[in-house]
Amino acid sequence: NPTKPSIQHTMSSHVQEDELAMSSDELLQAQLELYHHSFVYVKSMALGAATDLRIADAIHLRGGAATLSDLAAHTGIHPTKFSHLRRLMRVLTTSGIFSADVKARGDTVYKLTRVSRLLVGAGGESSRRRDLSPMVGVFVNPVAIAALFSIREWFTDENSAASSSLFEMAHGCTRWEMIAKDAGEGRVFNAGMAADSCLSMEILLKECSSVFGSLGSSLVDVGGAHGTAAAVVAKAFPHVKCTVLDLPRVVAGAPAHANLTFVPGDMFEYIPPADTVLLKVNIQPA
Ligand SMILES: C[S@@+](CC[C@H](N)C(=O)[O-])C[C@H]1O[C@@H](n2cnc3c(N)ncnc32)[C@H](O)[C@@H]1O
Repeated sequence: NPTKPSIQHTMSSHVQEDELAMSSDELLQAQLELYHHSFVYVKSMALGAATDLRIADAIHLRGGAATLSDLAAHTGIHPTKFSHLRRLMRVLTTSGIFSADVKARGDTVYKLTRVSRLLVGAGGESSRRRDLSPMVGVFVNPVAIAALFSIREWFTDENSAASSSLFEMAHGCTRWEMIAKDAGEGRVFNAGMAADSCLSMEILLKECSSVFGSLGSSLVDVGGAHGTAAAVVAKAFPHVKCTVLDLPRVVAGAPAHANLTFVPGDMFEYIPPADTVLLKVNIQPA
């Protein structure tokens, strides 16, 4: 009888309802958590905005402590947005990117944390070498984020080639092809990679010096972009002949380095021979 539910169907409905049962407290807590997860991108967007507005520089240039008025003056925000700057700083302080001290008169003073120390580009050479702001620009990037909206299609679409990446599915080209077409994207990406290499190589040389003792007399940095990592090796170990292999259009835009040889090419076709091969962050984005 099609109008009468089968015993099996009735039982499975009961089982499912039991599984979904929650008290009012649990429902409210679950709702809160769900909304929290849905809005988590606000933290990353706030970080992107703080990086673009150079808020870490504003704090650093004021001796490590700045009021909201200081930040407003430094960033040049429109006066009507003052209270919104306070809200932005609230997101950033609850995320641990900045810290906030409330003074006796009720003024809030913002300070750097270990995270935002890596967003300082103003001041001396040492802070500039650790400035990862350009890398935030690579991560919190409309092109990279837009690709993530295609996750469901990427998993389910029959027309999506098995080998194509999420990025290709979303944009119809690889990230490298997009960078080749769009000079602005290329600048953002290469600046990010250079910033990452400055910081990482400083730590590698300091903490893993034994690895560099056995480099031999030559090194090739495969996918070495503009040669930032290889330049650090060449400076620290002048006897090592350093070569950088990257795609022709990347090599064409690389600044001249006296101690580096650039080879344009495709790593899947040819890698210049060397005693040591360096592969740093050779990931396929998204
Ligand atoms: C994620 S970046 C890493 C850059 C650098 N190793 C670093 O850590 O800063 C990857 C690099 O690989 C290069 N690349 C991608 N495909 C390549 C290929 N087939 N042959 C050579 N280089 C390639 C890109 O142009 C880019 O510079």
